[in-house]
Amino acid sequence: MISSHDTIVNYKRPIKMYTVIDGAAANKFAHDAPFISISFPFSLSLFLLHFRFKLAISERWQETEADTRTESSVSGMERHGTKKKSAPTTPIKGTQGAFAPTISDEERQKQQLQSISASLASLTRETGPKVVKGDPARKSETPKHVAHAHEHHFTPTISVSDSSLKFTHFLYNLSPAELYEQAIKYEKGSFITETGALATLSGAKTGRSPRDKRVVRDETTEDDLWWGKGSPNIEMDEHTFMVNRERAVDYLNSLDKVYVNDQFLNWDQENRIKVRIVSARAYHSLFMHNMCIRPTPEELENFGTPDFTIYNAGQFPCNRYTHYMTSSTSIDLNLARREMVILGTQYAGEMKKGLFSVMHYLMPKRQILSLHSGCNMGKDGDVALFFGLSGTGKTTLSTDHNRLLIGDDEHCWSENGVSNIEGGCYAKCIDLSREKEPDIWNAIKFGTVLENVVFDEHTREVDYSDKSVTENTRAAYPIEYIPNAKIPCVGPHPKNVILLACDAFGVLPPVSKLSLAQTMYHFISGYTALVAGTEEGVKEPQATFSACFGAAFIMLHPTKYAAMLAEKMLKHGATGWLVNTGWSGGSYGSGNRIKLPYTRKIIDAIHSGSLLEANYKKTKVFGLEIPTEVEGVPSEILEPMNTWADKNAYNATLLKLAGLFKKNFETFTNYKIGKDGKLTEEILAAGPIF
Ligand SMILES: Nc1ncnc2c1ncn2[C@@H]1O[C@H](COP(=O)(O)OP(=O)(O)O)[C@@H](O)[C@H]1O
Ligand SMILES: C=C(OP(=O)(O)O)C(=O)O
Ligand SMILES: [Ca+2]
Ligand SMILES: [Mn+2]
Repeated sequence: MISSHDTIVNYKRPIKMYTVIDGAAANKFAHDAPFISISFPFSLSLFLLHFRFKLAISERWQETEADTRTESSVSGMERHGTKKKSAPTTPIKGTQGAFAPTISDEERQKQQLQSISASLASLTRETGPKVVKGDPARKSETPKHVAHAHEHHFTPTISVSDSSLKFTHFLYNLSPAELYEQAIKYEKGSFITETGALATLSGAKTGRSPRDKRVVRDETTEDDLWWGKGSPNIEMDEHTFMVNRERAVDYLNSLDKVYVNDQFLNWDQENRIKVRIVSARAYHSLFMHNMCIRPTPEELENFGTPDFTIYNAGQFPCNRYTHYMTSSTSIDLNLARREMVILGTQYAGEMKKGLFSVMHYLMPKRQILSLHSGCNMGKDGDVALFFGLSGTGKTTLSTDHNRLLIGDDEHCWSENGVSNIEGGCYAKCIDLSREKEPDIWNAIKFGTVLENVVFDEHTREVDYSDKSVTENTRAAYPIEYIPNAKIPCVGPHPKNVILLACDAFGVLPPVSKLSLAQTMYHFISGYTALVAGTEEGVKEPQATFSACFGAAFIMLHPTKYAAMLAEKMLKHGATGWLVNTGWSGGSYGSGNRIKLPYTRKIIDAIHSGSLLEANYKKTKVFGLEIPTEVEGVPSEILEPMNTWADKNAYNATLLKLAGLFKKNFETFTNYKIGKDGKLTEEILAAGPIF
């Protein structure tokens, strides 16, 4: 067996020389920075919480492009240390709406070139680079007249440098087939697997790097965003952002060619966001082609100015001597400029989750709740949300052959119902089996990106059990690769809200019905516990608390999202459930993970409504309502204590976990802000009592 990586070294004699950065990086973050702070006047009855926060940035997102492009501030940036805000170069003056279907092809092409050039503008030169569409390897694609016309338009005026004397070739919204050819020809470690997927390697980083994420703190984000202990928003200043942006743009412009994707986020047409991704690897372009919503040819013609731009210069490190940098990786978000810069990591998930952070900022300002959840719908229109941290089952359980898939990871809940933010799914594929997860298995075909998997050198058959590159092996495919995808990916208001926890302590029941207060308690807690690692002898599970089941992505205080969720659940009469997809019969080491078919039966009973009708009893300590029977599931496993041979060990473990919950929640109770500044008794009482 070889991984794509081995073949870089020696195809015949594979040598593993990978630095494995495990996927647990994300979880680790939550340990390092336990989440805090709750703060809203939480009376469940008067739950029309009114959080108003400043609109300064969101207003900017709606304003016309014209005033965002004053060039004068560029020189402001050159005077180091000035607080003056730089003007975004991404949006281009007057292109909004200018791509009217009536304009000539020539004019449209010219505008496209201008737009791409503006995106790639270096800030030490007033104009963007000279850009030309097409692969530099195919000379015929750079006809002289195009170059001339273009050159004429962008005569460099100041600081002529070598990079401004060359053309930046860009490959615009290539098709999967074209991207395959690019990857295979130019990117080491890219191969076609037996089923036609593109196997590729993400380099040294095989998971996200939450501690390397930075958010520009300026006058507006200062007040809007959640800062300080527990917050995922680690600050950087505007100037440092520009330093990194310049580094990324200069790197990208120094290349023979860059890939440009213009796509959409959010299937809710009214709240659709236009994104541009500039990247250096065909792998990244194909990944985003799959993960974002793909424009039709007509939509692309009228694309105009992107609302947000990612500069992915992941192969190139950030400079550790730059202020705020603590490693050679930096993922930088600037909401005012509507830009994200990626340096020093090629893990594609950074792009997808980076955009998710942006949505977690933009949508709540429009009174729309952004959700780190999977979502599916029954034939009768009953919608379920699946919240949970990485590895708890959002993708697996929302991909259900008997239901329509709305999305596996990122959604919005507005007045009109739910909408998927993305156009694709990103499934974990460690130990993937055709039998247990047929729809995901079958989606791994031509067009799908397979990250960091190991496969047979000759047959190109993938070994899904191989963790030698990483345990976080992934498949990214367009959502329509799932046969029962709901296109467009929207649905009515959810009926069930399922909180998934992979409890490696083995004490949470496989399923419990939650009151609204309990739902809020567990949503704010955001608990999961996975095993610490795959090494021998690691017996102790690690508890992780990540507010809103996605603390790494939220931008506002967790209570803002929690409040909106409670309001919506109350209004639409949704029922909350806690489902343990983790251990049973003992903690990790002695018990076993609950069988996926049993979890599916539990989920089926939630969807059908039959579980609502079941008989319930209340558990000690956590006070959870557990059903006495679920069709297709052995009744004795429904109460965890039954499955533990050692009852004392069970009780001790239960109390231990309850203690961890309590400790995590303390920071919320101590937090004092808002009008009356206190948690209501209801939510506190909804936690463990012992
Ligand atoms: N009982 C279970 N419920 C859900 N997933 C399970 C269960 N047992 C094992 N698994 C595995 O756990 C993983 C869940 O990962 P995934 O669905 O990708 O999580 P998420 O989308 O929340 O990150 C999958 O590899 C799945 O096969
Ligand atoms: C891609 C991710 O999502 P998940 O693990 O929740 O599927 C991630 O968290 O990096
Ligand atoms: Ca996720
Ligand atoms: Mn997932």
